[in-house]
Amino acid sequence: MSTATTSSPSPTPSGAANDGALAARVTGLTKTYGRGDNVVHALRGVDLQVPRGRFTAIMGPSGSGKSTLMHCIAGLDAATAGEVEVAGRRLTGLDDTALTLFRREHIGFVFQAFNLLPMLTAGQNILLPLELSGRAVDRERYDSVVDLLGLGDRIGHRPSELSGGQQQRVAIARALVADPAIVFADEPTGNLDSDASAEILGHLRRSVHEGGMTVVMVTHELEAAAYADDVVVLHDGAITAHLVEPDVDQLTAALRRRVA
Ligand SMILES: Nc1ncnc2c1ncn2[C@@H]1O[C@H](COP(=O)(O)OP(=O)(O)OP(=O)(O)O)[C@@H](O)[C@H]1O
Repeated sequence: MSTATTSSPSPTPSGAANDGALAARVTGLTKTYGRGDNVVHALRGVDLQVPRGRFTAIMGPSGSGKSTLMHCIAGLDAATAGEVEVAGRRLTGLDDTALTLFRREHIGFVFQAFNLLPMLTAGQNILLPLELSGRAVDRERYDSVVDLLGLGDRIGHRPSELSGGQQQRVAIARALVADPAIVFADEPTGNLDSDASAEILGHLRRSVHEGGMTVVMVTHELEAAAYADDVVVLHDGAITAHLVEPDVDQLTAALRRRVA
């Protein structure tokens, strides 16, 4: 469905939320690799607000800075300059230990590779991060996440007995079970065929609209981005469009367009 659309560089889609409803906020984010003749400006002063309870896609061509932006917001990489705040906590300046603890408590990750342990069942894989970090398992939460991802009849199977789409559903359940403030999905359908991709994108949407989660997905695929509520388009390390519920035609136009 396509409704309102904003297409000029803008930190927040129209109608977006006030501070209390933000899952993340970045201000003036700059990331520079190398120096001198080899300098690469991966991010050039990005401002972005990620509203809670929405599905946001970060889209752009290869090398536009999508992964760098996600890694900086998620505390996996330090920016050269600028501020990052997630779930009301300022991450800028935290040391590695504090960042690791923060990520464990508040952030979920889904990657292109499912990263499941082959000797464990789906259920054991879902619970492993909680158990490794010594946190209590909330059985109600576990049951509702398994139900949301439609994994009830697969929970005792090992990854080798599951399809790619089912394995990715297990990985999403593992990311959701600790009830994180924000889930980052990095090209989550990159290893899947088109049917399984559609299924996974549908599950990510349900995680937001029925499960109350906040999801930020990095993708270079228009069809994948079209599942999101908000789409941020990057070119050469800068946001060139911020679209609300765009269709594929609007995304195609935004991907072609560059700011001067
Ligand atoms: N460790 C690094 N050292 C030097 N340059 C880097 C490094 N990591 C990324 N870059 C450069 O920063 C820019 C942005 O890279 P980034 O991986 O964020 O882009 P992307 O949009 O995620 O690309 P892709 O879709 O191909 O994964 C690119 O020019 C890339 O070559």
